[in-house]
Amino acid sequence: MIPVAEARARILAGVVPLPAEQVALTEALGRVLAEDVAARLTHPPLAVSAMDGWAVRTADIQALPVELRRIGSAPAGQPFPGTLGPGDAVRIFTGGALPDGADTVVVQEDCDDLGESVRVKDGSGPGRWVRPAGQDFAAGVVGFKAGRRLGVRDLSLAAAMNVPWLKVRRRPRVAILATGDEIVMPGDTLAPGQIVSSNALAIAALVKTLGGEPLDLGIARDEATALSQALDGARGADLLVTCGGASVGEHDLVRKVLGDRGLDLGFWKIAMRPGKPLMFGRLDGMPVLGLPGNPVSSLVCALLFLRPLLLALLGLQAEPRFIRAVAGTDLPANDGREDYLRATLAPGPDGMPVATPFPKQDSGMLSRLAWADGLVLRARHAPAAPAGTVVEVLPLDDV
Ligand SMILES: Nc1nc2c(c(=O)[nH]1)N[C@H]1C(S)=C(S)[C@@H](COP(=O)(O)OP(=O)(O)OC[C@H]3O[C@@H](n4cnc5c(N)ncnc54)[C@H](O)[C@@H]3O)O[C@H]1N2
Ligand code: MOO
Repeated sequence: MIPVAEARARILAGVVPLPAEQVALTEALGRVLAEDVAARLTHPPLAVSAMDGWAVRTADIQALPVELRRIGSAPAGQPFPGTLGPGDAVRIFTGGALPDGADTVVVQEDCDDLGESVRVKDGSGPGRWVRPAGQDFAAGVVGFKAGRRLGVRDLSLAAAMNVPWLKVRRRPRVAILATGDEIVMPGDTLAPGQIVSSNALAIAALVKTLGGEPLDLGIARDEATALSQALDGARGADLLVTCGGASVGEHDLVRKVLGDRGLDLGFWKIAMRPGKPLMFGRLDGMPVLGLPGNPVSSLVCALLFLRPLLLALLGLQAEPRFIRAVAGTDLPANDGREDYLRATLAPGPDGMPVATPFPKQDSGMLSRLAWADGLVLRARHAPAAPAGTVVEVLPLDDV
C-alpha cells in the first residue's frame, strides 16, 4: 500500500494540459482559458454621461440658478456633432457621448427644462457624472489570464471587450465503466440481491461539474469477455475510470482484464480509508483509474485522485484544497491508513468551523456522504485527539 500523496503524485506525473480549441463566447461558461484574453477596444470608447441630464461647462454654473441655451441633444449612440460655447447646454442621456466643450453633467432633477433653454439650479465641478474614456479598460488590456475557469462575470467582461470567441482547453473525455453482476440502472426493477448503480452516475456528474465530458460505457458483468468488450468503448477517451471489481475476490476481474489488454500497472492499493483497493495504470498511454466498488470509497477516491487528474488535464491547480476546523468530538488514534471521515461543519465560536464526524463511517453508507459538509483528514498513525483539536477538512460544498 502506498501513501495517498505518493499515489496522487504518480497519477499526476507527466500529465500535460489538453490541447486548446476555439469556442464561441456563448459556449464558454465553465471552460478553462488556454490563452490570455485582451480587450479589443477601449471602454467606454469616449467620455460619456453617467446620468440623464444636461452637459454643460463648469464655468457657466458658478452662480446658480442660471439659464443656459439648449443647442442640441446627445442620446447614447448619437454624439452631438458641435461644440459647446459659453452659455450653451446639450440635453444628454446615460451613455451619451460628452460633447466637445462640455466638462460636466448636471442631473435633470437639478434642472428645469424650459424647451429652448434649461434652468440649472444645482451642479458641481468638472467631471461630475462623466465616465472618462477608458475608465473601465483600454484596448489591449489583459482581462483574464490563461488558466482561468470562465464564470458568468467573465463572460460579461469578454463580451464588453468585444471578444466573441475564446481559446479554451478541450474538455477531457472520460470513459466510465461500472462493473458487477448485481448492479442495475437506477429505476430498474431489482431482483433479490441486486443493487442500484450509484457510482457511475456520480462519477459522470463530477466529470461534468469539472468541465469534462463523460462517456458512459454502461455496466459490465463480472465476466472477462463482457468486461473486455465494454472496455472497447474507451477508445479515444483521455481517461478511463472503472468502478468496482478492484479488490481481491474471485469476481474482481477488472485488473486482470485490463492486464490482458496490456495495462501498464502503476499501483494497486493505497494506504487510505475509504479507498484501499484503488488502482492506477496506463493503457496505450491512456490513464486508467480503477475505483473501488463501495460507493463512498469510489466517490472519495474520485475527489482525491480523479478530480486532480482532470484539473491537471485542464491546466488547473490540481492538489485538493483543505480548510481548517476544530474537531467537534474526540477522535480515536488512527491506524496505518490515511482516513477521510464524513463530517458535518457548523459555525464555531472563534470563526473556525466545528467538524463533527458521523459516528459510523462504513464505506457502503452513501447517506452520510450526501449529508456531510466535509471530510476530516486523519493522518496515518495520528494519535488520539480530543475535541477542540485543529483538523484539516476537505470541503464538500462544491460536489
Ligand atoms: N478480503 C478482502 N475483502 C475486501 C477487501 C480486502 O482488502 N480484502 N477490501 C475491501 C475494500 S476496502 C473495498 S473498498 C471493497 C472494494 O471492492 P471492489 O472494488 O472489488 O468492489 P466490488 O466488490 O465490486 O463492490 C463492493 C461493494 O460496492 C457495491 N458496488 C459496486 N459497484 C457499484 C456501483 N456502480 N454502484 C453502487 N454500488 C456498487 C457492490 O455491490 C458491493 O457492495 O472490497 C472490500 N473487500
Ligand atoms: O477502502 Mo474500502 O473503501 O475501506 O471500504
